[in-house]
Amino acid sequence: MASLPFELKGKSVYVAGHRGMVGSALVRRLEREGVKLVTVDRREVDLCNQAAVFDWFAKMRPQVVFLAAAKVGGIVANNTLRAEFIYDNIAIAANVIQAAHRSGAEKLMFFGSSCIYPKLAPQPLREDSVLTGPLEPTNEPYAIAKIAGVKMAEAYRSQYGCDFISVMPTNLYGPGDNYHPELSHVVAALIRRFHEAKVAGAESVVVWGTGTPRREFLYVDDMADACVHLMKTYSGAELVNIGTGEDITIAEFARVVAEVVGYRGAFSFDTSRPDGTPRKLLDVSRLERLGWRATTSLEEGLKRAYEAYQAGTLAPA
Ligand SMILES: NC(=O)C1=CN([C@@H]2O[C@H](COP(=O)(O)OP(=O)(O)OC[C@H]3O[C@@H](n4cnc5c(N)ncnc54)[C@H](OP(=O)(O)O)[C@@H]3O)[C@@H](O)[C@H]2O)C=CC1
Ligand SMILES: C[C@H]1O[C@H](OP(=O)(O)OP(=O)(O)OC[C@H]2O[C@@H](n3cnc4c(=O)[nH]c(N)nc43)[C@H](O)[C@@H]2O)[C@@H](O)[C@@H](O)C1=O
Repeated sequence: MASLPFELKGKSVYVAGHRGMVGSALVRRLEREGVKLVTVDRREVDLCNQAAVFDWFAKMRPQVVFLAAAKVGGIVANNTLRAEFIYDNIAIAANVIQAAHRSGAEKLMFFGSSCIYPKLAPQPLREDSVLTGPLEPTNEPYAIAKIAGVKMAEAYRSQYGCDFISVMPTNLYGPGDNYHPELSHVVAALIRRFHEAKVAGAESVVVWGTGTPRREFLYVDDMADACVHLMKTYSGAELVNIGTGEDITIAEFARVVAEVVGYRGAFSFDTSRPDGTPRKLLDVSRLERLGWRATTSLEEGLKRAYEAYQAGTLAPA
């Protein structure tokens, strides 16, 4: 078990999922750490393919692993692609955690999600509330897969002494997000929908659900900074929530996005769409005791996310 602070400088660091929103933010953040960054494209190594993962790890033997790769999506993606979400995310967790152990990785960070907590657990959500009640049905397959990953990291620490840690991020947004109209999370979905409505001069825009659920939103570059901080300063079996400690109703959030995008029209609520869990505010006291807190405000983060979206949509296809 490495001592703390854990030194990243000069180490081979593998970011699994390096092209994704979190993975690409980790790559940006690690640039100033003096690491030997290791990545591999999905077409070369499908992390659901155990033999390919084992062979690659035996060859590359990364010293540090950020396991950000996963099948990820918003509430409708989770609720419709249920088999894909449970299979892919269990397979990725099992293959990479086992391969990291077999190849002697010094440290690994597993990425859970705030949706692993029970639907009606007391808020703000404490790390020790995991498995204390029924999950939110719309993302239960994904949550079960994430809980399995968390329990694997814990078990490998217990049996083999692996320094594998797990973090529980809240809802994330920022550059590199998934803007698919049906499969995305709420932040990317509303940025795109309000932008398109502004450009088209639409008089009204649809927001899903009742607008009453509350969500917490963390800008992805803050998330990456928190992950690097925890990789250096934390070692233990307990989960660590990563969030801002503040939440907002979806209706209020939609008004903030409309303001940032410059959409001046009305919006209506499509209650045929699922609300999901009523609230998901994380208790971030453990994270603060470990010396980190978020610095990017929701308005500033949304401005940067919108700029990145516009740059992406205006770039040649
Ligand atoms: N976004 C959010 O709000 C939250 C995310 N998280 C967690 O953070 C992590 C990153 O999420 P995020 O960046 O948003 O997701 P993205 O979908 O943006 O990125 C996921 C990455 O995983 C890769 N990937 C998926 N399946 C495979 C596979 N079979 N083999 C190899 N690579 C694969 C994708 O590769 P490719 O691009 O080539 O398809 C992609 O680069 C995940 O573990 C997620 O559960 C937790 C809480 C909230
Ligand atoms: C990070 C977390 O993300 C997922 O959980 P979620 O937070 O419920 O996901 P979401 O961002 O898709 O929705 C948040 C809220 O927003 C409302 N909402 C309004 N309008 C749109 C809309 O246009 N799209 C979407 N997706 N939601 C909308 C929507 O009705 C809901 O009330 C988990 O599956 C899981 O992946 C997970 O861990």
